Order: sequence, then C-alpha cells, then structure tokens
Amino acid sequence: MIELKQIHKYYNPGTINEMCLFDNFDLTVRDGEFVSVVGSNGSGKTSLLNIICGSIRVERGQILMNGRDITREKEYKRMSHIGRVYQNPAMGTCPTMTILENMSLADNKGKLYLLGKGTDKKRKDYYRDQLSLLNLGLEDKLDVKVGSLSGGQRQAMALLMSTMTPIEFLILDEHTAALDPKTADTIMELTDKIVKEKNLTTIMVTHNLRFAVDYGNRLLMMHQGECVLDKSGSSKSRTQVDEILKLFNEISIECGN
Ligand SMILES: Nc1ncnc2c1ncn2[C@@H]1O[C@H](COP(=O)(O)OP(=O)(O)OP(=O)(O)O)[C@@H](O)[C@H]1O
Repeated sequence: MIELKQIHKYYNPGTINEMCLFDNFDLTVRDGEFVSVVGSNGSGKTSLLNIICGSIRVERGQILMNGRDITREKEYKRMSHIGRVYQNPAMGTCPTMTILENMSLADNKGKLYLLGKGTDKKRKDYYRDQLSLLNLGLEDKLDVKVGSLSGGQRQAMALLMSTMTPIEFLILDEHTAALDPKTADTIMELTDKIVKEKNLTTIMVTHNLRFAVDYGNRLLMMHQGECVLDKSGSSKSRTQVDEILKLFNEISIECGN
C-alpha cells in the first residue's frame, strides 16, 4: 500500500515563481490496485509519481510504503521496491549495451554488479524465456545492441527489465505515449499481463483515455494538484471514454482553455 498524507509541494519556493502544486494532498493506493491517472497538462501527474519515487522532495506531509515512513528515504533505496517505466523508451534501457547485457543489468538491480563477469548458461536461458514472452523475437538477438531496436521493442524491454526483480509497485509514466497506436496496444496488453501475473500494485499516468478506461481497477483524474475524479470497482468498470472526455472539456472550459 502507498499512502500520501497531507502532502505540500511547492516549486521554486521563496521566489517570484513560487507555485504551490499540492496543498494537503492525500492519496491511498491499496495493494493490488491498478490505478490509471489522467488529467490535463500541468495537473501534477508526473510530480505525483516523482514524489512517490523520491525523485523530488515534499515540503510537508508523509509518504508511507506498506506502513513504513519513506518520506526522507533516498530515491535509489525506494526503487528497490518500485519498477518505473518512462515515456521515452531510451530511459529504461542502455542503448550501447546488448540485449543480454541489459537483461543482466536489470537482473542484478540493487546488487554490486561486475560488468566483466560472464552470464552463466542457466541465466541466459532464463533471459531467453523472459524475452520470448514479449513475442518480438528478441530472445534470438541477445548479442544485438539495444540502441538498434525500435521504440516499441525497447519499451517492451524496459517493461520487462523494470519488473524482473521482485518489486511491489509499478509506476508507468505515459509509457505508451511515444509509440504508434498498434505498438501502444501491444505494450498495454503486455503491461496488463505482467501486472496481473506478478500481482503488482500499479499507477499508470496516461493521456490515452481508452487505456485509462479499459485497463486497471481504479481511475483518477487530476486537475491543478487535486483529484477531481476517483472511480473504482463497478463504478470504474461502467465508466465510458465519453464521460471522461466530457469532464475533461468542462474543466478546460472552466480554466478558459
Ligand atoms: N521542476 C519543476 N520546477 C518548476 N515547476 C515545475 C517543475 N516540475 C513541474 N513543475 C510545474 O508543476 C506543474 C505540474 O507539472 P507536472 O509535470 O507534474 O504535470 P503533468 O500533469 O505531469 O503534466 P503533463 O501532462 O504535461 O506531463 C506544472 O505547472 C509544471 O510547470
């Protein structure tokens, strides 16, 4: 479970550009929830993910992970429990290394890793098995540099790599946004499969309202640092894209956009 309690987040505090994004913001994500987060540009979605991952600090409030206060814990420590996939496929993989090296790197997340050390046959077979789940033929290209793969192939690898070690939480930051519609569909199906198989508590920020509606068991809409919609259970499963779009438009009109 992830709990954010009375979070205050200011950008540029003490300057003329000071901006209060979160003012007493609360959110609880329960175990096993797959939360889709939508919202207009600048509504605070990425900041929310950054606060959970420890990439940015908060001025006030508490962040709890399974009841443990991690508010002051460094990002690298938190990330041993969290997998994160970014919008840019280049963020989650190393382009100058081969598929095998990337898999080995992800496999050794959090451990003292010696690049010179070879990967034994058993481990190589395991990587092949994992890669074959992607149905992209990458299991036969272990020696190919990841930089030569397509964006979709790299994002599939980033997803696999971020969920290889035992994690509890998966953070998806517009992870299909840079992909063509068909590849985005494939990656989304793969995401759903991994989330279900590994029973990961997941937060997915997306601008794709169809994905937000079709996947996950909870839907949040953010606006100006607040949750203006929070649907779960049967209410979420009954939600239609049109309904979300209508709310989006109403909010935009209110803001004069
Ligand atoms: N490092 C920063 N310094 C100053 N202001 C920031 C910083 N990061 C974000 N902001 C501001 O905080 C607000 C929320 O930004 P954030 O990136 O969290 O929104 P978002 O909902 O993810 O937007 P988008 O959909 O465009 O990615 C915006 O007004 C943005 O300008």
